[in-house]
Amino acid sequence: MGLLATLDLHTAAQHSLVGALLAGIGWLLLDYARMLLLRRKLPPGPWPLPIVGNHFQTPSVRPWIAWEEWGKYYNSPMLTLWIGRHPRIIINDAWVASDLLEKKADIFSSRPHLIVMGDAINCTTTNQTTLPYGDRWRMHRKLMQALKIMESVNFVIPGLFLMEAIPALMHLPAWLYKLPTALRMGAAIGARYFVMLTEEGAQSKQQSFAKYMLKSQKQFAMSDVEVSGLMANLIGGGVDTTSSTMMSCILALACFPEVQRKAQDDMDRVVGQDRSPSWDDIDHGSLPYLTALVKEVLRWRTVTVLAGIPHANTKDVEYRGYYFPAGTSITGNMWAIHRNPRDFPDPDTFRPERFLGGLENPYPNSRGSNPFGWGRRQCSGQPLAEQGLLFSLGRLIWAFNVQPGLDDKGEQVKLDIFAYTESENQRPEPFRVRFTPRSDKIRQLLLDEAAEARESLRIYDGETKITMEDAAQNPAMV
Ligand code: HEM
Repeated sequence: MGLLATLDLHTAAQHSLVGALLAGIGWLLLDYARMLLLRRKLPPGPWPLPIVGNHFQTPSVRPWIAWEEWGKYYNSPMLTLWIGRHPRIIINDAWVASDLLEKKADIFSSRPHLIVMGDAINCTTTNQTTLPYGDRWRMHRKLMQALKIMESVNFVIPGLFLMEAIPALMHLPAWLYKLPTALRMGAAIGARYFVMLTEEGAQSKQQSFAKYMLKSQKQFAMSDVEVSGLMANLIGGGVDTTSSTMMSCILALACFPEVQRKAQDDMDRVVGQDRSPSWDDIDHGSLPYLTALVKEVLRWRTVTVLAGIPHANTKDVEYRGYYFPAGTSITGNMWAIHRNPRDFPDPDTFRPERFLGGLENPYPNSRGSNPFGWGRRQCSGQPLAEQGLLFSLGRLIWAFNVQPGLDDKGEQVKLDIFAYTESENQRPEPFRVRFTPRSDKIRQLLLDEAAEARESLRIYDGETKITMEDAAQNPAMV
């Protein structure tokens, strides 16, 4: 009798195992059928596999170059790439991007559900950059505007992380898969670190964004993680983007000496060499060549080569015979958009004339390019970034002749305008250049102004006492 009962139990267990396996296979087939049916309504792209989509077809290094090529292969301004079971639309064309992200901004201003840059680091509902379109996002954006004015950015490269394709991996224990736990813990420590820095900064006598932020935290009932996100975005969103753009400009000045000469002629005409350029020179539009030069560098090597974080639509949309269900991820491929020879002939030549005295070629917006993204989700640091670039690059061009550096034999090195890092915040690989003051008078002015600046900035002297170790004692979880 006992033996029969054991046999029965075994058979029942086997039956439920087979049942679960069949159910699993059934679900897999149904889901794959759903993907393939939806695929017929979407722009062209490589054939996806069940569950992992196109994960293994996506190059892990500078995929934006491959997508530009795929666009040519499929002869389409839009591509579909499957990130796991979900489609991601890659737009390679300024006019299509504008039709969707600018003209339909009321629908295309949300963010898709992100795993690595969202759920895995507790960011989905706490950071302005990833928050879905709505009141909470509006409040974060308003707080950033008080300024008047992405290296975790590689997290946004579609297809780079298997976890993006298979979100369930996020819940695996650390002994089986370290990444999710490491991301979560890193984010929680980083969040506490920024909160502590904000609290420390708010103790200074001067009025500051940190003081404003802590006051706003109470007023808008924000969590510590939200405050840390807003503060960290200033650095994550602002520092690398601006400095990489300056590096690209220095590379361009060294490689295109005639552009440098024209910009300096403009400076000599308006500013001369007896004083350095002031904010008034720049703000009053009296240096049009410089303004066009800054626009050109933001186009020529757009730092946010995949336009930051993808957009998503909040409603189903039909466009050019395709169908985008609500929540579809849309990525603008700036590499392809800003190098399209139809809009920017001879695109790798650095030529500010494209933007001088109006646009040389038609473009869907009056600016003539989209380095800061599209529509309502456009970069909230744009004014600050543009002012910083105009001012620092303007002064650099006024002060120095920038030339390729010399090698060990004293010969001028040959610079490569395509030697860029793999980061989604693209910046040139290290390169050699020489900065020579344009005259003795300028050299002396620079030294005097540097000494003066040193004195005026002395009120900000001092070092933070906060360390990551302090933050690790009390990580900020949502
Ligand atoms: C050269 C400099 C910069 C470039 C090229 C740049 C580019 C971008 C791009 C392409 C986006 C995504 C826009 C979209 O989704 O359509 C973005 C978003 C953002 N940027 Fe910038 N950015 C720069 C500097 C800055 C600075 C200085 C700050 C902060 C002070 C900043 C803060 C942000 C924030 C918070 C967002 C998210 C906006 C949102 O989702 O509501 N950026 N940026």
